[in-house]
Amino acid sequence: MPKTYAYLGPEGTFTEAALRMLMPDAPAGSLVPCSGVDAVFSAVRGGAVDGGAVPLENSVEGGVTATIAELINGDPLLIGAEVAVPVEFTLFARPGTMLSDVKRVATHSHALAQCRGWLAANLPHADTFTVSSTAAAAQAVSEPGAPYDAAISARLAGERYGLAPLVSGVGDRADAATRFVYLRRPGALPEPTGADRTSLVAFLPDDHAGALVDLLNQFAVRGVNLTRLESRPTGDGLGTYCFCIDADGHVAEARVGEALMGLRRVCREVRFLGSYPRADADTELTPLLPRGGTSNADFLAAEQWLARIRAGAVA
Ligand SMILES: O=C(O)C(=O)Cc1ccccc1
Repeated sequence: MPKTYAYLGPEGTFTEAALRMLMPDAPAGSLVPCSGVDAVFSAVRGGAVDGGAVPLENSVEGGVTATIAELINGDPLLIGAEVAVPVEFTLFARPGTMLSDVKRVATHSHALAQCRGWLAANLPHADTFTVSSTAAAAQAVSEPGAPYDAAISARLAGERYGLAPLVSGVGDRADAATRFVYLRRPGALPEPTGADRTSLVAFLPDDHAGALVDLLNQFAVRGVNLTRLESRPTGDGLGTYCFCIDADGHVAEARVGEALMGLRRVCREVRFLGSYPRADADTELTPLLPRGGTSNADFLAAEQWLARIRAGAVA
């Protein structure tokens, strides 16, 4: 059976563009639009599709709460791949609409957060509305009796729903990018590539001084670089948090594996979210080489030394 992939729909979302980058060979008809991030997770968890794409974080607005909540809770899924997509926002309306006619603007909450400055300067009296995606906003604007005058979306979405571009580049930061992840059910991990990322959620055992330092030390002492640390409420009452962590490296590498074992010892629970190739593997700025004493060979040599001295040797 041909594989199918869910994404945050409808057609024309940034997530669809990301999924097409992640699955360049996916045949037409294999991409399944879903009405929300939760619906993508359900489709993957329930086996209705082979995998799915969701937005995870944005360089301006930070984490996508709906995605992070689903990663933390419910049946665990694994991240199988990631892609970072530059996002450019365009204000679209029904053909014939003038900018001065725009009183009600709809878009996704993350898009709104990234266009606030432009809206305040150019449409200060317009009301804004958040909907499930930028393409859902464009679709809504295109329908007869639409409750909105304009949508902020990707160029593709505006065109897909027969709208006219009013203003392009309405984002406040031209360099904004969003990181999307490909979700899959648990199963064999991709082989290490030498430039991988490992994602996990760590739940502390109790509230004590230095608990977060204990957690971070598991990575620090093994030379594992962290690329993201985000605290999220567990839902078990005020002041109870878990930590969403992205680290350089693959769990098959000794230093990452040892750091995860250390975490497992000092945490109440560790939810492993996968090891997968980094989207920015070719970026020279990112330190991909382990620090001295933390390479796989260093860990192996130390393990063999321990075995020798345990057996009575002196070195
Ligand atoms: O609504 C979309 O098109 C999405 O894919 C979610 C989103 C919204 C804003 C920036 C990046 C992704």
